[in-house]
Amino acid sequence: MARYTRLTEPIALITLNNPPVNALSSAVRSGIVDSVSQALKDDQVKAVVFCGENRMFSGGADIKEFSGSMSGPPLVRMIHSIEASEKLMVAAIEGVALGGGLELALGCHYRVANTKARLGLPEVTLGFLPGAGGTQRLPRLTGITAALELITTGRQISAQEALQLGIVDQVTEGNAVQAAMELALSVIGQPLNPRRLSLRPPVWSADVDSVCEVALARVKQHSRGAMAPVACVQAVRAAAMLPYSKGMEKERQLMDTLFRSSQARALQYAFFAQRNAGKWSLPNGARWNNTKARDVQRVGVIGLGTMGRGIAVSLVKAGLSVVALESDAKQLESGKKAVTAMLQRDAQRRGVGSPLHLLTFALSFHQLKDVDLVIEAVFEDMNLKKRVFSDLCKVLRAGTLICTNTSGLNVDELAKVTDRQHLVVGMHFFAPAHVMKLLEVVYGSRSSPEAVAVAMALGKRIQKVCVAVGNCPGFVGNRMLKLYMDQSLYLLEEGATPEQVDQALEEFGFAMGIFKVADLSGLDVGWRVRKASGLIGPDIDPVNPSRWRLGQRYCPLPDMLCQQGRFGQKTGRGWYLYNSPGSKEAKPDPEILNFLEDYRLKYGITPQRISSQEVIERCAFSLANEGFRILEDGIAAGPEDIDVIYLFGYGWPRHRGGPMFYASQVGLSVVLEKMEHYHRIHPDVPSLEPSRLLRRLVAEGSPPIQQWRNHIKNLHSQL
Ligand SMILES: CCCCCC/C=C/CC(=O)SCCNC(=O)CCNC(=O)[C@H](O)C(C)(C)COP(=O)(O)OP(=O)(O)OC[C@H]1O[C@@H](n2cnc3c(N)ncnc32)[C@H](O)[C@@H]1OP(=O)(O)O
Repeated sequence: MARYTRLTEPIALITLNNPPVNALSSAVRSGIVDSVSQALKDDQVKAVVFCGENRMFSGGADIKEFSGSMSGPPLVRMIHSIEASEKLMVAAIEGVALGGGLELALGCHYRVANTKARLGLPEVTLGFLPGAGGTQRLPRLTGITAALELITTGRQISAQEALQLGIVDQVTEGNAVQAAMELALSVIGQPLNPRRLSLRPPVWSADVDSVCEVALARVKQHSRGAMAPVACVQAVRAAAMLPYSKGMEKERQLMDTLFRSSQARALQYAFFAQRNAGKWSLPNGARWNNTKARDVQRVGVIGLGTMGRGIAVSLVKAGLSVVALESDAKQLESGKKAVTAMLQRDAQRRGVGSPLHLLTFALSFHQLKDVDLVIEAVFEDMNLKKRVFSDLCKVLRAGTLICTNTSGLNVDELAKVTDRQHLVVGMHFFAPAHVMKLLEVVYGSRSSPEAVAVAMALGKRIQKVCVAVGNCPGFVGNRMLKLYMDQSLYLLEEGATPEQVDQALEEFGFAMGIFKVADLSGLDVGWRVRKASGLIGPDIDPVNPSRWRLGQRYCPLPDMLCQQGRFGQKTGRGWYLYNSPGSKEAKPDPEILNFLEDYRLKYGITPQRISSQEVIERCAFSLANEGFRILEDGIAAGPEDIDVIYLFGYGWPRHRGGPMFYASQVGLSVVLEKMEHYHRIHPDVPSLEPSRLLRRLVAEGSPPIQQWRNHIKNLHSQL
C-alpha cells in the first residue's frame, strides 16, 4: 500500500499505492509510517520523496472508511512526524493532491508539481474541514484570504496557480519525481526549520476580523444552512490569531463536531451516489460494464431554441462536430448568432481558441446524412417530434442513433414512427443545457443496450452527470416534481403565500423556492402542457374553474395567473412582481395576496395557518413518496439515482443528500406516519397515500438506504 524504494542517490522513494486514486486508507497510512521509519533508520538516506503510483499523488483520505470505525495511524500524527523529521521530505505531485493528499504534501518540506496536476482541499464538499492540519498550514503559506477561498469552496487549482500562491515550490512539465529528486539533491543539508509550516508565525494582519466577516457572510449566503463552510472560516481565523498548537486544537474541536454530523453523512452519500449513477443497468441485464459504446464524432442537433442552443454549445465545447439544423432561415440566423456568441464568450473566458470550426449550420435534413447521432430538440409537441423523427429516417444512415430531448413525452411512442426503435433513446437535458449538469438518459422498451451506452458515454463526454431512467410520464425528475408543485399550490389554496412557501424551502436549503423557480422557467410552459394533456379545455369555466379534474383535486391558480398574462419573470409578473420584464429580483406582490384571498372566498376555503414544518413535510415527503413508487415501478435503478437527479437537476440542497436520503434520515416510520396524517386530512389527493414500498420498508424494520435495493421487487440493478 506504500512502496519503499532505496535509490542510488541518498534518496528513498515512498510510493503511495492504492488505485485508482491512491486514497490514504488505513493500510496506506501504515505503509507510509513504516516506510518513513525505514528511511529514518538508514544513515545513507538524506532525503525522502513521496509520490503516487500511476502518476497520481493522492485523492486524499479514503472516504469509504469514514462510515466505519477509523483504525490505523491517524493522519494528523503521521503528517506531523513527517514535518518534524530531521531528514528532508519532498512531495512529487502528479495527477491530483486533494484533501489529506495535499495535507500530506503540506507536511513535507518542499513540493514539486507537474504542470497538469490539480490541487485542492475539497473536504468542505464532504461536510467537514481539512482536519489534518490543512486549515493551519495552508494559511501560513498563502495568507488567509486565499486560504479562506480555497478551503471554504473546495476549489481545485492548477499547478500554475498553486505556484503563484506559494503552495508549491516548483512546477515541471516533465516527471515530477525526477524534478523532486533534483530539488532534494540541491537543498540537502540546508536548515529545515524555515520549511516547517507549523513553525511559521501566524500571518496576522490588522484586517483578519474583517476578512473573516466577509468570508462568513459569503459562505452563509452561498451554502444556506451548511455547517462545514462556516466551520472552515472559524478554523482559518484560528490559524491567523493563535499559535499553531492552539489552532490545531480548534481545528480538531470543529472537526469532531462536523465529522459525524448528518450533513457530513449526506454529503458523503452524495459523493458516492454521483459516481454510482454512471454504473447503469437495464431490466434485461445489460449494464455499464458489459455493454460497449461505439464512438461518436459528429452529432446533429435539430432545433435551435433555448434547449438546442445549449446542447449544441455543450457538444462543441467537448470537441464534437455539430450540424445544427433549423426549419427556416430567420430562426437559423438567430440561433447561429446566439450559439456563436456563447461559444466565443466561453473560449475568451477560458483563454482557449475558438471552436467554431466544429460547427455547421443547416436548413436541410440532408446535411445530417453523415452524423453518428442526432439530438432532436424541437418544441415539446408529440406530433411535431413524430414528424421530425420520420423525416430523419429518410436521410440518416442505418446505424445512426436518434435521441429526443424531451422533459416527459413517451419515448416508445416516438420510437414507433422510426425504422430503428432499438436506436431511439431520450436525452432529457435541463435548462440552460450548457450549464446544468444533469442528463436523464431515458431508455424505452425497445432501446438497445448499445444505444443507452452511447447516450451515457456522450453525456459523460460533455461533462454531464448522467442517470439512466425508464420511460414513464415525466421520467423520474418531472414525475416527482409534479407532486411537489401540486403540494405547494394546495398550500396556497389552504392559506399560505408564495413567499411563505419559498422561505420555508430556502431555509431548508433550496437555492430558490418553488414559486421563484416557476417564475424563472415561465408559467406559460406548464400551461401549454396542461392544455395539451386535456386538463384545460373549452369546457372549463374560465371565471370559476373547477377544482376537480380527471377524478382528483386540481388547483387552477397557475392557469388563472396565465389568463392574466402573468407568465413570470419574462412578463415582469408571476407569483411575484418584478421591476420590469426580464428582471430577476422577485418582490412580494400585494395583488397576488388579494387574488388568493378572493380565490379562497370564492371557493369557500377557510385559510389556515401553515407552518414551515408543514411546508417541508408536504413537499419533501411527497417527493420521497413518489420516489418509492418510481423504485417499485423499476423506473430508477436505486434511491441514489433519484437523489442524484434531485441534487443536479432540481436544486435539492446537497447537505441533505436528496429526497430519498432525507426520508431515510428523518426515519421511514416518521415519513409514513406523516403521509398517513396528510392523506387523512386530504383524501382527495391520492398521491398523499403512502406508497406500498414505503409501508413495506417500515414493516421490514426501516433498513438503511444502502439496503433498500434488497427490498424492491422490480429492481434490476445490483451495484
Ligand atoms: C476525526 C477524524 C479525522 C479524520 C481525518 C480525515 C481527513 C480527511 C481529509 C480528506 O482527505 S477527505 C477526502 C478528500 N478528497 C476528496 O474529496 C477527493 C474525492 N475524489 C475526487 O474528487 C475524484 O474522485 C478524483 C480524485 C478527482 C478523481 O476523479 P475521476 O473523475 O478521475 O474519478 P472518480 O470516478 O471520481 O473516482 C474513481 C474511483 O475512486 C473513488 N474515489 C475517489 N476518491 C476517493 C477517496 N478519497 N476515497 C475513496 N474512494 C475514492 C471513487 O469513488 C471512484 O470509485 P468507483 O468505485 O470506481 O466508482
